[in-house]
Amino acid sequence: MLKIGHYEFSSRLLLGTGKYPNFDIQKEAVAVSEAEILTFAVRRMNIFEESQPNFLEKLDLEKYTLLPNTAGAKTASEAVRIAKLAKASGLCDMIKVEVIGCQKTLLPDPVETLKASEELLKEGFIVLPYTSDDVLLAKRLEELGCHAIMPGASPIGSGRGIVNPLNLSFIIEQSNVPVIVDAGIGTPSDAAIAMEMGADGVLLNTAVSGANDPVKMAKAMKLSIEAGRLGFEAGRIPKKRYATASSPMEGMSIS
Ligand SMILES: CC(=O)[C@@H](O)[C@H](O)COP(=O)(O)O
Repeated sequence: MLKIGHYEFSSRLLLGTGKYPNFDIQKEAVAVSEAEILTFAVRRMNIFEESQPNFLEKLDLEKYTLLPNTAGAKTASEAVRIAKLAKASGLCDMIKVEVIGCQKTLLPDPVETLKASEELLKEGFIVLPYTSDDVLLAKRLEELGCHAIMPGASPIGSGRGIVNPLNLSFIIEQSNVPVIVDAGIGTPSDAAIAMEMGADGVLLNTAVSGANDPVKMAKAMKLSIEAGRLGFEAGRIPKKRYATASSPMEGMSIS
C-alpha cells in the first residue's frame, strides 16, 4: 500500500489529467491506468463558475482521490492562495505544491517551494511538494513535515526519463516519507526503473496524454509500475564484473 498522510492507495501510479486529445480518451486512459490519485491544475478549473467547461467533466470523481496542484504559481504566496482555493471548494485536503522558478525549464523554485510547503503544513494540508532532485532540499522538506516528496525525473513534459539516478537514489535512501517520482517520465521503462530503485510511486501525465495511443500507454504504465515495484521487493541480483554459469557443472560427472 502507498500511504500518504491518512490516505492509503493500492495503485502507485498518480496520473495527470491534462493535454489528452479529448475527454473520452482521457476517461478511458484514466480507467485503464487503475490510478486512484488524479492530479490537476487548480488554475485550469472553473471552480466557482459551474457554467464554464470543466476538463474533469467526464470523470466520475467519486472514484478518485483528487490531488490539486498549484501549477501556475511563481511564488510561495501564490501557491498558498491556490491551495486555499482548492480546499475551500472541497476538492481535497492534499495539495501538490508546484512553484515554478523558470519558464523555460519549468524547474521548481526551491526557496519558494520550501516557504509554501511550510505555510501549507501550518494550515493543516497534506503537502506533497514537487521538487528538483536536490538531495538536501528533499531532506529539508521532509524535516518540515511534508507527507511525501516528489522529485522530478527530468523537466516536465520532456520525456527524458531519470537524468540523475544517483541523486534520486540518495533521496529514496534517506527518505522516511513516500518518494513519488514526478515529471519527465517518457516510457514505461523509465517508470519501471524509478520503481526498481525503490520509489514509492510515479506521477506522470505527458507520456500518456501525448502518446499515439494514450489508452494503451496508460495500461503499459500501470503494468511497468507494478513490475518495477515487484522487482524492487524481490531484490535484484548484484552486478558482477565477470560471468557466472547459470548451470554450474561442479560435482557433475559427464559420461
Ligand atoms: C500533471 C502534473 O502535475 C504535471 O505537471 C506533472 O509534473 C507531470 O509531468 P509530465 O507531464 O512530465 O509527466
